[in-house]
Amino acid sequence: MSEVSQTGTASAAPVRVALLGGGTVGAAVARALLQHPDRYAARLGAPVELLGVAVRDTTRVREGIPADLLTDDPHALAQDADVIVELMGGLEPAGELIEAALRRGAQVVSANKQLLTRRGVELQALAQEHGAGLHHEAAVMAAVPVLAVVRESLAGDEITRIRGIVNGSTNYVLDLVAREGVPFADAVRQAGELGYLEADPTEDLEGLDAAAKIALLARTAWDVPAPPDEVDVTGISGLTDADFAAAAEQGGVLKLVASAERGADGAVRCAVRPEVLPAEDPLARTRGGTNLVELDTVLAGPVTLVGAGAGGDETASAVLGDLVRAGLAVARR
Ligand SMILES: NC(=O)C1=CN([C@@H]2O[C@H](COP(=O)(O)OP(=O)(O)OC[C@H]3O[C@@H](n4cnc5c(N)ncnc54)[C@H](O)[C@@H]3O)[C@@H](O)[C@H]2O)C=CC1
Ligand SMILES: N[C@@H](CC=O)C(=O)O
Repeated sequence: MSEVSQTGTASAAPVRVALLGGGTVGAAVARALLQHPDRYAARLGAPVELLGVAVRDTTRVREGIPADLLTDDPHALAQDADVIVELMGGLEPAGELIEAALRRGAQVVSANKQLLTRRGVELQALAQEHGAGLHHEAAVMAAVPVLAVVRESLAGDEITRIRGIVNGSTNYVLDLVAREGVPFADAVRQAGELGYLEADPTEDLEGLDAAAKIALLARTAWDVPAPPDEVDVTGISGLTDADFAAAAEQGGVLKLVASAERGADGAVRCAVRPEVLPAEDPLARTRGGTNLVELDTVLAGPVTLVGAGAGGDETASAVLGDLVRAGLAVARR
């Protein structure tokens, strides 16, 4: 039987959360949970208990996170949690940790687009089979709730085409080089300092991160396999000063554009490539780490979503939204 706490929130058994990863995004999630316990208790109707934060280096000081919460053993941390929040990145050990959690009926939140685009269908099936949950809004366009809109809000409509800027770091780099004349390598370094780049920055620069995201969007929109390896990808690492100069001469703007379209034959084609866009195109006006996506639909016409596409706090917003959904599923049991 739950009691009413001082904050007026019904206090029930705590929702036990294991945070796997304490880097750019994980640290922002931990800080939010530790600094605003009443906010999450009120939304869940139960307190959140942060069991620990798994990191590679437990000796590094992480602002706002008590050292005694840090562990370098994600498997031990995850085994008794009601919710695991996977923010480590990479295919393994993230994959085996998520799989084990789903098999025992736990709720899982992940922002790991590379893993989800490769194993998302299998992992969702596993979640369903075991009465578990797999939530991954932050995996595409970080703070912008595009998966929820495609999956839920537009479920009664038909999406015909998706086109957008879905990678924050490369947009930041292209913007800085084109508008401020910053050398390409310096712009990449700055994107890293802002926490926008993947642990392996070639994922961003070679277009692989954007490819994973457009594949996830296509799968969500059309319920097709959309393997990331079938996306036609060109990144931005091959762009030269001459390419930027040529774009400016035409009055255009270089952008890394991701697109997905379903043809009359039902086949879905996804592409990621640099394009010179006319200055008045909404994608051309998308600045810094911002992402923008246009969803063309049969009934609603064009629907545009825009917002922060990378960064610790920005991505934490989407992760925490999923954590509330996951926590509610636990609290309802
Ligand atoms: N940084 C961003 O703007 C966004 C990141 N994401 C995704 O969120 C996830 C996390 O990204 P970031 O926080 O930027 O990465 P990060 O590299 O800053 O942090 C990764 C964390 O995981 C820990 N870790 C990795 N492998 C480990 C292991 N085997 N054992 C223990 N700890 C381990 C690291 O020590 C570190 O604390 C990735 O999947 C990324 O693609 C998604 C949207 C935006
Ligand atoms: N590296 C990614 C981070 C968010 O997904 C990006 O630059 O968009």
